[in-house]
Amino acid sequence: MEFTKGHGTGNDFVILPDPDGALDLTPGLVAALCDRRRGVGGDGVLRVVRAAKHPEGVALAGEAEWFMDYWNSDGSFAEMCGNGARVFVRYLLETGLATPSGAALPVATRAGLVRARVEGAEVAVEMRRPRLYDTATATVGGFTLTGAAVDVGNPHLVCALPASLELGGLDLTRAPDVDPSVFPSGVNVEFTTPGEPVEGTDGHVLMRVYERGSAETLSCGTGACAVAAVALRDAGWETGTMTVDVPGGRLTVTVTDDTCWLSGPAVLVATGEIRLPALPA
Ligand SMILES: N[C@@H](CCC[C@H](N)C(=O)O)C(=O)O
Repeated sequence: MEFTKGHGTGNDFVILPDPDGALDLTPGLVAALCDRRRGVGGDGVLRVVRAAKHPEGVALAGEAEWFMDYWNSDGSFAEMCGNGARVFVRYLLETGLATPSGAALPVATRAGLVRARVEGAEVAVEMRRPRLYDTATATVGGFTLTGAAVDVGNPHLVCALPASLELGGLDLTRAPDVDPSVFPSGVNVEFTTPGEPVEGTDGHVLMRVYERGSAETLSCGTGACAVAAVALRDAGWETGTMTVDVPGGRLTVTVTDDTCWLSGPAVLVATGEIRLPALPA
């Protein structure tokens, strides 16, 4: 089985080309591929399948040729992955599965259609506008923090740290405790602290994330969108552009009246052959 490895600000993925949807991708196989010692290693898997050939993509087949079948490293799947979508588009273009054009490239996802533009080393994807819908708490390392529940296609809880807590000091080796009645399907939890002003954007936030299904990662694109939306709300603005620094690098998020653009580097680093029988059972 052929694979490519790619990442967006350190959020890394095993990319599996499967145009006709012939691959029997199971939670066990995804977890084995993502195993960092016995597999290829990754925060998740991106299966590249024609929208017409995937049951969850077929409804969008008239609008997008390709469906991003995203799975978390524990074998669960998610509605959306912002960095995944950016890396997916880089893969489509570098392999010739899609042709660069002046128009934005549509990609089908479980959360609907996203559109991408490539700007040199950066890939930007346009997703739905984040929706702030509730408040909830997360408990980490004995501290309970109140934050905003945000829907970016997938669920997020954004908690700003008080000045007494340092972002780098948080123990994210285990999942923060959250109220399962607010997040019945689990949640990605972002912790934030303000950054110094960055020229060209309206604000700057630093974040770390504990992802549903993948533990702490170096970056989360939908998480950055959720964080930007909360920062804009807190500043009293409806729209704007925020710089969001993650442990793996820098993302830029522009929230408009209807949508949200996520922009940052997306890189393919290797291509190879997987020896299926050698993967952990
Ligand atoms: N890292 C991703 C989000 C991946 C999905 C998430 N773990 C979930 O289960 O919702 C991103 O870049 O958005």
